[in-house]
Amino acid sequence: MELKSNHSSPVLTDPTPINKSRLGIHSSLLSYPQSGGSLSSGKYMTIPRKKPGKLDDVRSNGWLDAMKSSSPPRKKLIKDFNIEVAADDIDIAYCSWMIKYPSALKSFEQISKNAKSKKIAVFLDYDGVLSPIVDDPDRAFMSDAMRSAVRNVAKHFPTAIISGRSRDKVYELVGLTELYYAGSHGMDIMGPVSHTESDDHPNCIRSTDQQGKEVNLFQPAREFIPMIDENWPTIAQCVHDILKDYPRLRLTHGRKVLEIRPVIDWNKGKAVEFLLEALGLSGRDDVLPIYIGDDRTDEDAFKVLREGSRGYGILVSSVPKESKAFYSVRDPSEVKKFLKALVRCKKFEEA
Ligand SMILES: O=P(O)(O)OC[C@H]1O[C@H](O[C@H]2O[C@H](CO)[C@@H](O)[C@H](O)[C@H]2O)[C@H](O)[C@@H](O)[C@@H]1O
Repeated sequence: MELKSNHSSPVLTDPTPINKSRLGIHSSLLSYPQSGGSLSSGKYMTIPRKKPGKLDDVRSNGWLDAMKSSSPPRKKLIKDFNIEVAADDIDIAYCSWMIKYPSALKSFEQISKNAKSKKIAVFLDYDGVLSPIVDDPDRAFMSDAMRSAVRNVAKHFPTAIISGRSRDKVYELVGLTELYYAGSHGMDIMGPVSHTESDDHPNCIRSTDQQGKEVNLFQPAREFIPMIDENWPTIAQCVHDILKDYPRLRLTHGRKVLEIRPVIDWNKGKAVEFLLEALGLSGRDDVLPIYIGDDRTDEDAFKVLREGSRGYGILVSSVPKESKAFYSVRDPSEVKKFLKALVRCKKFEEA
C-alpha cells in the first residue's frame, strides 16, 4: 500500500488488487488508508501533541517535513476531513495521524456503504472504550447512556465485549444479558447456546449464568485451572514477600495485579475468531466485523481483522498511536456516537 503521489487526498493505491477479491471483500472496502507501521517492538509509538505555535521539536525531528510531504495543504486537510475546529487550534501531530487513522465518525458514510448487505458483528473492549479510564479500576463505570447505546446495538447486531478483566467483573459492570462476554483477554468466553459447531468444541461446556439461563462457556485455558488453583497461594505469597522489600510498591487483590497468563497462544484476536465461528459468521463474504478497542491487547484483534481483510478495527485514542486499526475515535463519547449511528443506519435500512 502506498499514498498516491499527488497527495491531494488520503486515498491509497493498492498494488495487490488480487488480494481484495481473494479475500472476498469488495475493493471499495479497501479504499481507506492503511497504516504501514509495525508493532514488532510490542510498544505504541506515542507522538506528543504539539500546539501549532511550538513547531521547533516537530521540525527538528523531521516530523514537519514528513507531514508536509505526505499531506495536502492545511486548508485542504481541514476540508477533506471535515474537522470542525478553528485552524489555529489544530493539533498538527494528531491531524497528521488522522490521515492514517481517519475518524470513524467522519467516515461513517463510507463504512455504512461498505457494510451494505453485510451482517455487521460488533466487538467492544471495555476499559477506555465503554468506560473512561479512571484511577480506581473498581469505579470504571459505564454511563447509562452508553449502556443504552450498547443494548440497542445488541438488538440489531451480534455483539460481544472482549476484556482483559475477569468475565464476571465485566459482566457486573456492563449488566446486559443479551451480549457475549469474553473475559481474561478472551480466555473465558460466555455466550448463549448457539446450536452451531462451536457447541461441540472440546473446551466448550454447557453452564448457567447468574440468572440461571443456559449458556455456553468456552475456556481454552481450562486445563491450567487446577494447576493455578494449587499454586496460586504460593505464588501470591512469593509476590507479597518480594514486595515487602519495595515499600513504594503496593500489592492489591485480584487479577488486576497478579495477572498471570498461562503460556498458550490465545489473545483477543483469537477470541474474535472464535466468536465469529460461534456466531456462524466465520469465512463469510457477507459479514463485516467491527472491533473497537483502545489498548495494546486490542491490537491482536485489529490485526486479525486487517490481515484477513475482514472488517474494521477502530482505535479509541486522543493521542497519535501506531496501530493495526483502520479508523479512530477520540474517546468513549465518540464510541457512543458511533454505536448510535450504526443503529440509526440499521433502522433506516429496515424501514
Ligand atoms: O481489556 P480492557 O477491558 O480494556 O481491560 C484492560 C484492563 O482494564 C483495567 O485497567 C485499566 O482501566 C482502569 C480503570 O479505568 C485503570 O485504572 C487502569 O490504569 C487501566 O489499565 C483493569 O483494571 C485491568 O484488569 C484490565 O486488564
